[in-house]
Amino acid sequence: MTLNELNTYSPVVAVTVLTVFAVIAAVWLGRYIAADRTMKASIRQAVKVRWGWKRLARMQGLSVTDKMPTALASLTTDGDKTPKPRELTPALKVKPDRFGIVARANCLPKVGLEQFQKAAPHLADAWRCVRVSVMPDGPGHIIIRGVRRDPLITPTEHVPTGEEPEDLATWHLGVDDYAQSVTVPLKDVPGVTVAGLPGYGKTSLINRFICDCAPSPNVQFAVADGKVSTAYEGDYADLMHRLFAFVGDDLDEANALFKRLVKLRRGRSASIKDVLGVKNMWHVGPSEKWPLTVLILDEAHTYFRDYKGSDRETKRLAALTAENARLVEDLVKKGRSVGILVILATQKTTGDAIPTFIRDVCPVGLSFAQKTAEASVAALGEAIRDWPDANPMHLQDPSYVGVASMALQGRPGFTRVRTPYVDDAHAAEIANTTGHRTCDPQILLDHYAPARIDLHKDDEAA
Ligand SMILES: Nc1ncnc2c1ncn2[C@@H]1O[C@H](COP(=O)(O)OP(=O)(O)OP(=O)(O)O)[C@@H](O)[C@H]1O
Repeated sequence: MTLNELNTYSPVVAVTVLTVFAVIAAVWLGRYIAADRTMKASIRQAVKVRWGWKRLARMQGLSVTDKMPTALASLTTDGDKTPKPRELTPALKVKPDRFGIVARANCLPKVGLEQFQKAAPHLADAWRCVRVSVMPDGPGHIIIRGVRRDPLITPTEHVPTGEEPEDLATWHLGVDDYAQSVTVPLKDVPGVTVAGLPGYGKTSLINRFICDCAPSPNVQFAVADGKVSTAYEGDYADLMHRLFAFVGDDLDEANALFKRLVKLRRGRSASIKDVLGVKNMWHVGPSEKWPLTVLILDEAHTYFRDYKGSDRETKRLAALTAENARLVEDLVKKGRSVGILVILATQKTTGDAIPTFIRDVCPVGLSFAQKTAEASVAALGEAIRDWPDANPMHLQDPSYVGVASMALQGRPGFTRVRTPYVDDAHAAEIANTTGHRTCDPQILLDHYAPARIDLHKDDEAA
């Protein structure tokens, strides 16, 4: 191609390049105009981060000098001069989201995860973020999360979709301090404890779980709410249509419910192999004929209270609460493989509120705000003392209503989670529209495996 021919094509190339840039700019502008205020701020932040990156990276020591000239530099440099060394900075791709930005970078020799993590507080200052985290993103790559707004003190609301959840084995709790989604795998989990001072979001957390699962016929709920006396008062009144059983603070009624569920547990244990062909329900997952059965004990301490006194009625109540503890222990210790999950919510998880032989076998524990260090330890274990930042004692502020601390599988230490609020009206609507999914799991068991369980015989006989 001659120089003249090249000259003829250059306007076409220039127009094409300009058009491509104009289209990209128009798409970005369109996105910016369509975005709400929060998102607009994040888009502006992402642009600033990207534009200032080279300079900032050099100032933070996140660059390397490459003294070895490239082949092109060697060829184009005059013979008596040496090519200039190149200053390399990691390539950065930035995406905005509601809380700030997510940036992906590649590592360079001597600029890796460790160097980025060291620079994180300075990046946070330069990017006007409240927090910046750096995590590996596959070999040779890292992911940087910068949050402009603190996700923990930003209340969120969850509107249940009313659609069947794809996966019943995963409980979506909320977001962590970097606005990353936090989930708990429920597969093979027999018990969950939820602790926290009154009014900090225990019930709302459980509400969300019920509302999200309710559209599926593969899960059934029973509730014992120690805060109320009748089914039509209190936090679960709106959900009544979707519960196959409900009891209030009456100890006899609660005792009868726990016995009923232990009977179910034993019936399931005896027939699981015949009905499902496996010994562990989680190997095939919950189904309509063998639904995950969730027992929720709100204000759980009501049912385990230690009654002290020598009169007849007090002695009777003391015997009843002791039996309640044994029955719930049975469900937590032996219910996992047959698809029974127990969720215990209470203000304190000290031994006087939930017997330690029940609490200590629940592998998942969350705690909303706590008043004392002892209460935090009772809720989350001794290890919380080593992670003072995540101690739920520091969540005693109205801005932390709905924030819980918990240990998560695969993450060191403790994670603080902002759980969303579920409006009572939405919960009521879900319960009304999914009420037809409610079915007593005992009826299903009797149908698929006629029961031969005698509660007076011990387990081995079952
Ligand atoms: N996740 C949340 N985000 C924002 N506000 C919340 C959240 N959860 C609860 N709240 C607010 O706190 C109030 C009390 O919440 P909730 O009933 O869940 O607390 P609780 O810990 O169960 O209290 P109690 O022990 O008295 O039952 C709610 O009415 C709501 O106004």
